Amino acid sequence: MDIFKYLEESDYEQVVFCQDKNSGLKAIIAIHDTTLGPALGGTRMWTYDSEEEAVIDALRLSKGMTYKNAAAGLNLGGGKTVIIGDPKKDKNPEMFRAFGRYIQGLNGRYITAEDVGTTVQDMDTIYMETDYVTGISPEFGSSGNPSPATAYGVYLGMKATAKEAFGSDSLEGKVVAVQGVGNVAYHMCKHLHEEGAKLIVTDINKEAVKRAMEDFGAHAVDPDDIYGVDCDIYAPCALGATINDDTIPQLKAKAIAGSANNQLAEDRHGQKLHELGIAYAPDYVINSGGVINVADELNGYNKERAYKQIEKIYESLDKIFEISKRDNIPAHQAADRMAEERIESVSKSRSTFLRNEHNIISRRNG
Ligand SMILES: NC(=O)C1=CN([C@@H]2O[C@H](COP(=O)(O)OP(=O)(O)OC[C@H]3O[C@@H](n4cnc5c(N)ncnc54)[C@H](O)[C@@H]3O)[C@@H](O)[C@H]2O)C=CC1
Ligand SMILES: CC(C)CC(=O)C(=O)O
Repeated sequence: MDIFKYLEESDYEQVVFCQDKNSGLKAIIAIHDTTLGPALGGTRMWTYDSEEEAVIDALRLSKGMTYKNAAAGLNLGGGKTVIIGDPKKDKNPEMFRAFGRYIQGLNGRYITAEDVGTTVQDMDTIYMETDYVTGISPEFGSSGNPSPATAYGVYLGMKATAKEAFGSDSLEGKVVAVQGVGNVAYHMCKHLHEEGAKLIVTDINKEAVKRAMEDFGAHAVDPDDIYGVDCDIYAPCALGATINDDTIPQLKAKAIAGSANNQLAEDRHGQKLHELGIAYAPDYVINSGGVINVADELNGYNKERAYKQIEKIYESLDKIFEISKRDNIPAHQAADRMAEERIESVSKSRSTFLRNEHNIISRRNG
């Protein structure tokens, strides 16, 4: 992999490789951009096929966080970590303590939280070593697991997307095909079920499927069959890149709204959805509820305040669909434009010299 060429293309700030032989920690912290503030983004633990695949995932996810945090109106930059390993077999407390020390070493440039494969308990372990961690237990005055907040945002965003696709934001009677019924999608399905939507679900984890069938009367299909099922809305809630050359021709849905990060395999797939008239809720906008919730901890967590901000996801998507129609551009491009304008306006503001203990004037005066 030509790493510096890759970093240069999207102007990444920093990549940190973290290794601890004792605990087996192999992690990559990627910081994409800190124009708006410290980089906040979760830690994913996953069994990657190669180290290169892990590095690329960390980089792509951290860039997504830059756009997510900017579009959500947060004064935070974008970063993300991946830990290489099987979260079911390879975890130990020493691993998360060692990782916490690496985060502390970044002195606040990166703040972490949960993602796929990590839990509140893991964040509590990191908290033993550093304050730069969110999504820790409510006992510490914190917001806990971000998944219900993410799910609430995805549910509201799905309503806004339904309004765009069907002319009404009611989900009653709508058939929603859900790919991956893990932490976020379980809570999302609860909202959908309560509103009277019909659920078709799939997951590689049979227990997760069983729970959705029992709790929400969901109908189950095999993982490869989810794209082609007869449905109104496709909700990708597992991993990324599921909107691609193979899957788009199979889709019967008129709307796509789900929690997964990096849903489009490539930007041109967003263009294709636009041409086909499929309403697509840009992933980093619709799934920003979790980061909004954990970011609120930085001001002393207040659930009511955080959830009010999550509710703005509906309006943001309204605005994105409006720009998309007005300028005849795909929704993901309209979202990118919104995020980039915010970052650019801050980066262009005057950078006045401020004295601090490290700079030349301070050293000179002792
Ligand atoms: N947890 C959160 O608050 C947030 C999560 N996200 C994103 O949402 C997605 C889901 O996150 P979580 O629910 O936290 O993760 P999770 O690990 O609890 O759920 C993912 C589910 O997808 C299933 N899965 C994996 N590959 C699959 C495949 N090929 N076909 C069908 N099912 C498959 C897994 O078995 C698991 O049940 C991820 O992309 C994550 O990055 C985004 C924002 C916040
Ligand atoms: C899980 C969130 C709290 C942060 C994050 O990493 C994300 O939104 O993808």
